Amino acid sequence: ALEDGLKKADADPSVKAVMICGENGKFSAGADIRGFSSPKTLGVALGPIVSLIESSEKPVVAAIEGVALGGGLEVALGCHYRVAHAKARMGLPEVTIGLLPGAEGTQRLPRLIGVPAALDMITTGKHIPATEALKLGLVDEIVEENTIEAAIRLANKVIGQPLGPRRLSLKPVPKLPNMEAFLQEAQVKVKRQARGFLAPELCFQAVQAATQRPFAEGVRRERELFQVLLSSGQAQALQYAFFAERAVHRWATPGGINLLFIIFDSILLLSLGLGTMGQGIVTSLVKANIPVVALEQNLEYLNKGRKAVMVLLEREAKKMEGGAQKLDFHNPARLQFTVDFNLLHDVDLVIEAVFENMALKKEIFHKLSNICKPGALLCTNTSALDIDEIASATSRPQQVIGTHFFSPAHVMRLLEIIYGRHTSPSAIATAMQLAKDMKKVGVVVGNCFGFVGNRMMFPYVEQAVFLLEEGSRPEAVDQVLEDFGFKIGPFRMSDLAGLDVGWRSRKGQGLTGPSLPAGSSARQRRGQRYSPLPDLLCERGRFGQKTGKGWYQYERAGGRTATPDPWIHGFLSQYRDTHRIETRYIDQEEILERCLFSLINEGFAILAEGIASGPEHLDVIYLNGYGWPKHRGGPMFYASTVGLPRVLAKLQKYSEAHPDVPKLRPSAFLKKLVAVGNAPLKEWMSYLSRQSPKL
Ligand SMILES: C[C@H](O)[C@H](C)C(=O)SCCNC(=O)CCNC(=O)[C@H](O)C(C)(C)COP(=O)([O-])OP(=O)([O-])OC[C@H]1O[C@@H](n2cnc3c(N)ncnc32)[C@H](O)[C@@H]1OP(=O)([O-])[O-]
Repeated sequence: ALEDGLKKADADPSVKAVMICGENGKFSAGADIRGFSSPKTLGVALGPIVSLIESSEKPVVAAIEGVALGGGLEVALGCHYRVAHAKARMGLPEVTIGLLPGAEGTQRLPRLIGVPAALDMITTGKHIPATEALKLGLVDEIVEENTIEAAIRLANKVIGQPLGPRRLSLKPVPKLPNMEAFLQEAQVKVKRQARGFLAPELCFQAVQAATQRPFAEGVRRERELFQVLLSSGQAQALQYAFFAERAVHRWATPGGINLLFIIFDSILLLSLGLGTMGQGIVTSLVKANIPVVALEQNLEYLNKGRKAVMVLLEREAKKMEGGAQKLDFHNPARLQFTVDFNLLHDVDLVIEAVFENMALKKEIFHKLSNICKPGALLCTNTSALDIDEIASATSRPQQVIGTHFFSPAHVMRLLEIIYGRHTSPSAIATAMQLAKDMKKVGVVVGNCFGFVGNRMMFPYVEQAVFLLEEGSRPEAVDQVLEDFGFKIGPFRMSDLAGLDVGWRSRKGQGLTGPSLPAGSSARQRRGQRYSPLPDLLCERGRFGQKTGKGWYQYERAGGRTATPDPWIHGFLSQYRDTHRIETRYIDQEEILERCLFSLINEGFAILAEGIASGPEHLDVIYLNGYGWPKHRGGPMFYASTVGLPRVLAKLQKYSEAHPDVPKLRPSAFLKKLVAVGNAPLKEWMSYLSRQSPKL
């Protein structure tokens, strides 16, 4: 349509200028991501059209409203002028879906706004507001009122003016005094952050080509690099992740889709001991423009919590344009701190964020049930505790729901929403709306120990520790998972979170500590293999970063720099001698497979039990809450790319070698999917006897 329109305009002598706009208040979100399978519908076909726009003999003006992203912005770059609405956003987000701007954007953008700004936009995929676009020279004008009229006004003004200087392909790339040095430094930074993700590095190379070659040759280079990415498999994984994240918004209850939810206008965050989690949640709610009252059990904790929240909010305000005004967190109507439980009467929704202690949570929920108004929703922030048991302490279990935030709650996007046996659909819908308003990714999951994310994490960490017993080292195991693409491996993660968190939970379960029955075997619990290594470290005060020692050593308590610790190496070899464990060299493939396939296996069990609605839900949880490398699509997508027969065969092999480790035994659902011929991911759920999810 664009091509036809242009040709008609060019051929019609009565047409003096052309204005290109979008529809429904959106210029364009770029090429249809669904088009990955046929490159023709992606970038490649669009490039020549952009050149056609640019070579038009009549001035072409872009009227940018809403968004101009990807190919959409590349079309605007082919125009001679660009007018944007003040609220419009622009960007080249192709890198976030494993590609690069494939319609000559890597060659035009640097010519328009310079290499540093262009490189930043193209290698991060960030959206920029119209005000920044104006500063960069990306647009010529921004308007508050009707963008199209403004664009037509500009078009009339420039009729007859020479178009040469407005054609970006004819402009040289602005020079930098130290271009070489700048590019070298930028390339190192891109490489360091990529961890196996190809697109940022190739985006860099495309922009670098703009600084070294004439436009046409740069375009050829861009095309080559685009094809490499398209066939890399990473683009498919990211395309899957893009749509998976949108699929989780759709959930169903047996009675069908429920979109009703309570409009809440004030929320009380109940947090006894506004600790890290409570501070993050309050900060998140204020950022979402939701009125919050943070309640504490006494003034001492209140003041401590308030101070910490203010620090977080000041920091968040600095990151936003006009942040202080927008957040307005000194306004008591927006954010209050109190010790007065009576404020509970008026709120629509409470988020409790206290210690992971069932008795304490039940006591609080019993109180909430008696004080809160009838329609109020009672949410518990818990990472594993039984929602039904907490709900049983109230007279309104239909309004009790789990909201599992991930620390730091004002940064991590994932919110696991856990429904209990009696939770009502409107409670779920309200929690999902809260997630959306907090700009989080809400995923509805069923109630079981560890819910979904942590339940899949248990076997992953369990295998990592078993590998230490059998001969590996924390740094060796972490290296394998970090080479795979995780930001941090299981042991660095454990040191960061604190070994004492798990230790407290295991003591509560009677797996270690004073509640462990006398005479229990050191390395068996309930008939299966158990490693006391984390308990032994905790008994020696090695909690991780917070104590300066854990699986690694740190420069000081609270230090962040993990260094392999000779003490651990000695301790492990002594432990193996004590328990007469024959050590062996464990190769990287075994480390990776035992950690990842045991996690994936648990995912299949979760799907079979109806705890999650589909593999996309598990993948969205892992991509947004556990640092799974996005260019690998998520654990279940990764399993589909490895091939389920291989995952099954390897689990069978490891399970035979470790018969006392139930989590290595292949799940029945995995076996069924292999038996029907390695079903594609999209069809997995159709093989489950229970058609609709447990919801
Ligand atoms: C040549 C060129 O070089 C290259 C090769 C390219 O151009 S490659 C493509 C580059 N462009 C992108 O990467 C932009 C991707 N989209 C977004 O960032 C966001 O969508 C948004 C624009 C900021 C709006 O966010 P939103 O929160 O308001 O709504 P939504 O829920 O996200 O989206 C609303 C609905 O629109 C669907 N959708 C959005 N963008 C889409 C796209 N580009 N292709 C296909 N579907 C898309 C989305 O799946 C959802 O569908 P459903 O779930 O309702 O069925």
